[in-house]
Amino acid sequence: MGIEVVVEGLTKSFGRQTIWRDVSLTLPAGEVTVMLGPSGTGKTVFLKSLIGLLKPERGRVMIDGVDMVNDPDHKVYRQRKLFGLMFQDGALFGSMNLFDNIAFPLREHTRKKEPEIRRIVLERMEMVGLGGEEKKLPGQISGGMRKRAGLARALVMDPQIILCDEPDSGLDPVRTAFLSQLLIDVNARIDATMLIVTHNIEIASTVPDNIGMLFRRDLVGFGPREVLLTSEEPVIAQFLHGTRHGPIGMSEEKDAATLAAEAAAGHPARRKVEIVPQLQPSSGLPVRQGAIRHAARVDSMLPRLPYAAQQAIFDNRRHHAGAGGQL
Ligand SMILES: Nc1ncnc2c1ncn2[C@@H]1O[C@H](COP(=O)(O)OP(=O)(O)OP(=O)(O)O)[C@@H](O)[C@H]1O
Repeated sequence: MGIEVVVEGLTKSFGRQTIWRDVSLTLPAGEVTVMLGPSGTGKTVFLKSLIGLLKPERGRVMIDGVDMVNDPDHKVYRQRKLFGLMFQDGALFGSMNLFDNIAFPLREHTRKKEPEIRRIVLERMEMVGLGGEEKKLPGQISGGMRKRAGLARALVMDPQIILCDEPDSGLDPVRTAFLSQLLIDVNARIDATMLIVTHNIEIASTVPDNIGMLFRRDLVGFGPREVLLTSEEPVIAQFLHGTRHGPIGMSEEKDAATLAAEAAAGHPARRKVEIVPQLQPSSGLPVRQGAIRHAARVDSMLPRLPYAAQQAIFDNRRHHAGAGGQL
């Protein structure tokens, strides 16, 4: 089962530039979370802080009793083995074939013998739909396949926490839809805690149990997917609806005068965003244990959630019950 990641009061700066401040959230064990935010709001910096590659000035990141920010390096290194990382470009070695790329962490960090390495690598390649492609070089395959190879490599060490940095970058909508399903399927198989950083609204609205959003150096929202997807908070609604009207400007944020002028002119009608049901694992795969725990957690907070979020939660459950789904 995945491990809970508890972030408390995290603040990160580079020199005089504060990236974000006082970020607190919990990635619940085995659940899938998406972190949204306009470009440059520090989503990648956040991922790197979780694994202790960057050190925030204040706050803690607690993983099974280890503080990834403040504990000594040897403890942080040990805990880092719990993570699987999937980078934007797959981060593959161009001169190695897919098999050797995916085997790399096992050869580098374990004493496993080649037959066992082979078994693990072939199993993970099968899992991400790359069976039979072992001999290909990264330069000979499509961007989508490179990402899946990056995911297979992230899986060989049996991670309990998986971090994906913009897994959709450069993918067309169809490949993005396949990748979304793959991420849910991986979660169903291994019950790892997953955090996906993306700008992609399709992924945000179909994949996660929880959504967070970073903007203007703050975590402006975090909670069950339906809470964010129905949010009237201007910055969250603007981002999810993809409109020009709202606090997010061309570079990052609009000044007060621009916002006042917009308000005086009145807001144009928003494109309606339909809240689609959350993806379920492909048929034949196990029930997502993270989704079961998520549903129990949501039940306990349900009376405190906004009415629109409650309705969206019921709609999602009704849809899956009607489709013979898991929750
Ligand atoms: N090592 C570093 N030293 C100094 N500044 C950095 C460093 N790493 C990141 N930054 C700055 O931190 C800010 C946030 O960067 P980050 O890459 O985390 O944003 P992001 O939200 O992931 O953006 P995008 O969606 O465009 O990938 C940027 O202004 C970036 O220049």
